[in-house]
Amino acid sequence: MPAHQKSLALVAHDGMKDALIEWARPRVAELSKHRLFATGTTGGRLHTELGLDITLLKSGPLGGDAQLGAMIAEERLDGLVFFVDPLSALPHDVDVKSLLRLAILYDTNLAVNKTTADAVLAHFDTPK
Ligand SMILES: O=C(CO)COP(=O)(O)O
Repeated sequence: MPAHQKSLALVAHDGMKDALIEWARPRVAELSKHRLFATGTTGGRLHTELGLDITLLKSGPLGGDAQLGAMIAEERLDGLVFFVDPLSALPHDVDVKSLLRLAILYDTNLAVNKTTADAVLAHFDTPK
């Protein structure tokens, strides 16, 4: 993996998937510099609609959030862009909470909306 390349996960709840796609659309070239992962449905759309090369995990409610949490705990994920739906209750809320808790615990670059997603990408681009 080139030194500047990061591993980045992209996830959005159903009510936020359009917002994630529209955020990602003008950033395809920038996103493509990184090693991308996504939960199943989110990643399927990012691949089909934007052509992003992306490793698909399970769908969030079927364990995809837990897979990402495990990657964070194993320090295999540099960043998480997670467009959480602030207006809907979710049956797998415990998984969502667990993923966010692990991202906080491991000091992972974490974005939950367009503005913070841009901040994570900009941070990845900043040479250390
Ligand atoms: O539910 C999710 C995150 O909690 C996202 O999963 P999908 O990308 O499979 O819809």
